[in-house]
Amino acid sequence: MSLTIGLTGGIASGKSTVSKMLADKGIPIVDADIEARLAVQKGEKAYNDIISFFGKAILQEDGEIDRAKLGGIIFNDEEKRKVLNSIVHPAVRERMLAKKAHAEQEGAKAVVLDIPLLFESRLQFMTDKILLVYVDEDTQLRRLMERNHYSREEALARIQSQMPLGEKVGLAHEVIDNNGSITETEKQLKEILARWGI
Ligand SMILES: CC(C)(COP(=O)(O)OP(=O)(O)OC[C@H]1O[C@@H](n2cnc3c(N)ncnc32)[C@H](O)[C@@H]1O)[C@@H](O)C(=O)NCCC(=O)NCCS
Ligand SMILES: Nc1ncnc2c1ncn2[C@@H]1O[C@H](COP(=O)(O)OP(=O)(O)OP(=O)(O)O)[C@@H](O)[C@H]1O
Repeated sequence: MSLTIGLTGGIASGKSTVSKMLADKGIPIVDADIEARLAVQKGEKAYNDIISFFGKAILQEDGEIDRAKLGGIIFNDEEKRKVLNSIVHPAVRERMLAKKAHAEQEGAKAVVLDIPLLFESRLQFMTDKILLVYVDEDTQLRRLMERNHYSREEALARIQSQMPLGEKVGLAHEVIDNNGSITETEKQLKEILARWGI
């Protein structure tokens, strides 16, 4: 039996940093952000549904979706965000479950599902254990602004479109405090994996 680990957190809380550490241990990672990108490529059903609702103005010259433009709309409009989620999320779930099944067939003893909106989308049922990567609000805002070159307003709009990280803490089986150094984060991860027998 393979253990399915739901890796979650908030935007820029450090999920990719932790998932890279898990990948270095040979554990297969299924990343919701990657699957969401693939699901909205030209030719996919979700691509057509997005254009039907948001119009051709959200396309780039090459016909692919202009992610910055679409992000500018949905992170400032909850109703439109819900519509986008209802178009994209079913396709993402399907893709993730297929990749997870494939990893299990290959004999993986654990599989990581990296899902930023795991609690918001109530996807706990897809996992056996949930690992939350936590940072405080100031660190999250600072790291997001630095990484994406967002203004304070752009970064806050994205953070506020998600369940506050403080609320997610009580919903996870284990929490990594990622406010400190990468070494401190790695140490916490090692201890958690040992508790889970991995
Ligand atoms: C709006 C889009 C085009 C912006 O693309 P962009 O390349 O700028 O960001 P990217 O996809 O890399 O997402 C970055 C982070 O934003 C956050 N985020 C993305 N979508 C959402 C959302 N609908 N609600 C809340 N937070 C979100 C996540 O923390 C994610 O890790 C894109 O995020 C998207 O299609 N979102 C809808 C699908 C979705 O919910 N993806 C998240 C995981 S399933
Ligand atoms: N412990 C740390 N110390 C310093 N910087 C860090 C630490 N952890 C992560 N970072 C930096 O913070 C930023 C966000 O981290 P990361 O990309 O891993 O977050 P994420 O949760 O995967 O984000 P998203 O959901 O937006 O993809 C990155 O620039 C990363 O290099």
